[in-house]
Amino acid sequence: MAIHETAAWAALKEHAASLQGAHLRDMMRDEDRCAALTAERDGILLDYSRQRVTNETMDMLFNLAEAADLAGKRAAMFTGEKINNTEGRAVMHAALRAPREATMNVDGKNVVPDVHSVLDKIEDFSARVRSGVFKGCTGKPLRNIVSIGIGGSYLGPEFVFEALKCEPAAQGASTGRTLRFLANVDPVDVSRAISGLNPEETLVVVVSKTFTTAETMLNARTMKDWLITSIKGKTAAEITSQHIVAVSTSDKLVQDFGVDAANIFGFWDWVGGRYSVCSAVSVLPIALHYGFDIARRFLDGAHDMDNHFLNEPPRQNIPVLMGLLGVWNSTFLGHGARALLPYSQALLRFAAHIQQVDMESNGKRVAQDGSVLPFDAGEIGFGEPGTNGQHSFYQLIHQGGVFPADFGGYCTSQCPVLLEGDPVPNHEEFMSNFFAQPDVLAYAKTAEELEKEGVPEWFRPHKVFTGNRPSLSLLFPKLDAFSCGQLLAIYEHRTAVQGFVWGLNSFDQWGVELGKKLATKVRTALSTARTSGGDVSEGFNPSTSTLMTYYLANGASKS
Ligand SMILES: O=P(O)(O)OC[C@H]1O[C@H](O)[C@H](O)[C@@H](O)[C@@H]1O
Repeated sequence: MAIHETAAWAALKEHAASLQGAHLRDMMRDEDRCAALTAERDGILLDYSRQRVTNETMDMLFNLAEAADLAGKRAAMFTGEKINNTEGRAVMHAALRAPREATMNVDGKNVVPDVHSVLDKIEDFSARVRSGVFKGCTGKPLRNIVSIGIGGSYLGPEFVFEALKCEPAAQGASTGRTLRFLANVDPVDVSRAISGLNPEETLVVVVSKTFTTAETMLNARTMKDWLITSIKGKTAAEITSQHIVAVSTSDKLVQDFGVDAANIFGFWDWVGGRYSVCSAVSVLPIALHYGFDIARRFLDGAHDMDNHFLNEPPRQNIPVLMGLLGVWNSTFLGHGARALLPYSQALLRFAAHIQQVDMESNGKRVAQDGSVLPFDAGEIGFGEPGTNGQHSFYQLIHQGGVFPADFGGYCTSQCPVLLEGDPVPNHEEFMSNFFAQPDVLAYAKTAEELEKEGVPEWFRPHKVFTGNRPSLSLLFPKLDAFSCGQLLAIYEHRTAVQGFVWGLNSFDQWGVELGKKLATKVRTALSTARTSGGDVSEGFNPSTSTLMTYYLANGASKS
């Protein structure tokens, strides 16, 4: 039975209607309710009392999870069943962070030894590069890393890199080194990536699961060309083998590109691109920059959260709770977007990564069996670290449409500062906003209150806050490699929970394919027009032809 046909679904629809008049300001007065709507793991506190839910709502959401066989689907994921049915693949990113002694089977084979053999290889290689045993071809140590990749081969590694940049242990381990990312096929991104770098001290890591992605391949060729033309007195083969390594599932294509077979770091088709953060995709660049121990701590944190997700009952299970609340807000309350608001500047690329994890996974219109979903699945995710966002789009989330918000914060700072004479450390000033903003969203400011404050009548409507805007707060002890792994896994599993409940396949991405095909057609037409002077009116609609003709006529094609 499809999920929307179950009694649990119908009950929630009715319940949502009955809660329409309920206001968070009143709900927040019930202390027992607020205390019940929390969960804790390893010092991570989830407070979801500012969601528009009662204890009854939560029970009904747990019933929905049962009707959707959430526990069965989760078990199928962890036991290597081919739950990505359109690609015939298992979904086993949890195996990437499993301890050496674990057993996780795909097609009857334990994949954990393969995972650890790649991790051992990364540990060895990163140690040799960092100690200067593996050098550039002119004998210089390789202290700059440029990691080329896009989508899942870029966003996660950059999120982890930024999260740890000012973490004391990681910062100390990366002194004198640089790690940059090159993702966009815009040549400006190449220029930004190589600016100020000495090619003789630069190691390029080409990251592509398929090793066919057009953007990555062009950037890889461009970087190879930069290395070969800048390093004098060495052959192209010598330069390539000492300055380019790769992370991919395709050994053959990587070797055809000229990378030494010894310098290929593999992963497997049971790892989806956007779920590949714990594979060599980020473990290699992170280990090269911060050292392997930091990368291992990150994996341990993700594994810790895998255990929590797999074993904890729903009411204490952070990813399950967050996933069910996502379904509640979007499907039953009609809020189609969600703000990601980490109160941590180190998480400046968190929202960008979670956008891909969530929107590429659950942005679907059909169920796993191909039937059209009679409801909108997937949500728009957007966000910025606080407090910057407060001076930008928060106006809209306070007085415009309703967007449920995820607030994230840390009890301690990576970089504590207390100015002489200031009453509170800078981190506390910062975190005061983390505590204040959810209440501003939840509670209202009424016209009557404004009247009592003496606000003139004409002005009152502008200052009214309707409140009743849901949010949740995730409070961590600190941001280090371990908790960064936990954070990643919370959001990966939250996305899976929503997809499991909606009954769709969160692990394919057919929507991306058509755009790639059309871009290839345009590229061929532009190149033909430029080289043999043809026009671009054939094969495209009048609007696209006009744009392409204008583009060719105005010189951009020459540069
Ligand atoms: O790692 P690659 O094979 O180069 O793929 C990079 C990206 O390509 C596409 O955009 C997919 O939709 C992403 O999920 C993937 O991460």
